[in-house]
Amino acid sequence: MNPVPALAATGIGKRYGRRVVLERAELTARPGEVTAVVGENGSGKTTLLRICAGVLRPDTGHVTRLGRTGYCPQEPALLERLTARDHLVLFGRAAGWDRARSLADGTRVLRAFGFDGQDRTPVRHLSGGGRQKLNLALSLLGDPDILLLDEPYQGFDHGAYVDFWDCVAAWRDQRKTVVVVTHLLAELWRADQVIEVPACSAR
Ligand SMILES: Nc1ncnc2c1ncn2[C@@H]1O[C@H](COP(=O)(O)OP(=O)(O)OP(=O)(O)O)[C@@H](O)[C@H]1O
Repeated sequence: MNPVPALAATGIGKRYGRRVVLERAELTARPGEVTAVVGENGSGKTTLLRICAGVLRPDTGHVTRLGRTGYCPQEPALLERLTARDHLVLFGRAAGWDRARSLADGTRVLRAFGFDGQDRTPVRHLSGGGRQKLNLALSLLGDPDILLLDEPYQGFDHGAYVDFWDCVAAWRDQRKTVVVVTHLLAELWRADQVIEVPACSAR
């Protein structure tokens, strides 16, 4: 086991108003490791992942990340009038890549999931699965070391779903740190560790 975690979230607490969602939550993940985050609806998995990604500030605790981070949110954050290619260029630029590399690598990922994404269709007219494939491809731009994926396969057809888990295995082989929020308990054998976020009522 690699002794140095790429991601360490310790003592994480978060409340929305008077509602406590996370209390002393912990998540430590290492390179070459797949972590599954499970728990009931509303238990705080997305909240924990957003805190790990640095897009939400915890009330208590802290997060350290060693390496570039790719975050695939549960709800795709897309600009509805732009095309898939526009998104690849825009998000690629934010990840430090030029246009050519963003289009080449992003298109390769989209095609790996059976989505071409090359026409001029604005994303508001894409299918749910197409939007989600783009959402996942965007999180991979910049070749991140840490992948934080929040139910990234929602709306995927069966082939793309199988391809997704094959990708997870490949990312592990590439020594990436992969964290997947999932409700699919049948896939937990693919994970090196499973972290359960307890529901509020259990606290
Ligand atoms: N911005 C917010 N303001 C107020 N409450 C919120 C906010 N975001 C999330 N919540 C609440 O916090 C709780 C945890 O939400 P979260 O999305 O983290 O759960 P989850 O475990 O990911 O759920 P699911 O399995 O349904 O995706 C829920 O009760 C949700 O309604």
